Amino acid sequence: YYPWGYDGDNGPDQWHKNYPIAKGRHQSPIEINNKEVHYDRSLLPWFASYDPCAAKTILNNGKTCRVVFDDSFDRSVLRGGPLPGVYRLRQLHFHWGSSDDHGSEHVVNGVRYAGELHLLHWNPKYSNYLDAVRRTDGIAVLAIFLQVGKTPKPEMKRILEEINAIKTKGKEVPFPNFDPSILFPKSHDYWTYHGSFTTPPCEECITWIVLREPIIVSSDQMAKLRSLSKNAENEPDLPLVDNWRPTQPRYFRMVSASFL
Ligand SMILES: C[C@@H](CNC(=O)c1ccc(S(N)(=O)=O)cc1)Cn1ccc2ccccc21
Ligand SMILES: [Zn+2]
Repeated sequence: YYPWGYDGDNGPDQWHKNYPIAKGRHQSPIEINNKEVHYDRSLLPWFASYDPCAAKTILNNGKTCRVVFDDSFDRSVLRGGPLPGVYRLRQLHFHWGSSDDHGSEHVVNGVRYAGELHLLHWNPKYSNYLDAVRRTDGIAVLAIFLQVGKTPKPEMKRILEEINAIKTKGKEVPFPNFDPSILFPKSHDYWTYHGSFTTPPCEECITWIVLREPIIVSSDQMAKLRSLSKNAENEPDLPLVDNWRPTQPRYFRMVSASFL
């Protein structure tokens, strides 16, 4: 397992040296441009049915803030949309910038958002998560943009209240009784395409479902995420910011839209 990061010598442009798939033809994130998107009226709406009691802990792994869920059975699942069946919710995490004008991974018609929330689900037809990671239909990630605005979504408060308890890398605290679908925007309109993890090992196993409507967060809430550190407790303080991968070439992939 090789160390990787977001800056300097182990940044995104170097990942391919230890993770050759990073230079593959189905990498994420990508630019989503209206002119190149194909409206697919056969796309179904997607549905999330999450059990709030499946939420377990919230942690800082030095790369992001992650909430972990019990995925030992079909307890919290995503279905419909482009998916062939149910996919189990395993974790959610965020990507953000060093200021409000950037931080998202996907870019829509040239617009970078302040951040991006990823809800990661895996296909239970495979025996476990790491097996699903090696399959093109193994993983489904629901991506939701974070846009800075005046009337922030109160539901984000619960996650951000825990930030102080997981300030440094390796910190993990209980995070019980949380249904992440309260974070969803009103509209379920989405784009979908086949891509990869946006971090090493960059496996091309993801059906991306990117929501068109961002959720509104406050500048203070983004600052809260930026107060996380990527170092461990007894190390010099290094702010955990700009944990986003630049957009990758789309090559011959079609991005489908569920809306006109
Ligand atoms: C899947 C990795 C762990 N990474 C992830 O689970 C993961 C999840 C979501 C995203 S995103 N941002 O695309 O939603 C990215 C990464 C474990 N793992 C398995 C093999 C392996 C080899 C080297 C390093 C780590 C390895
Ligand atoms: Zn992510």
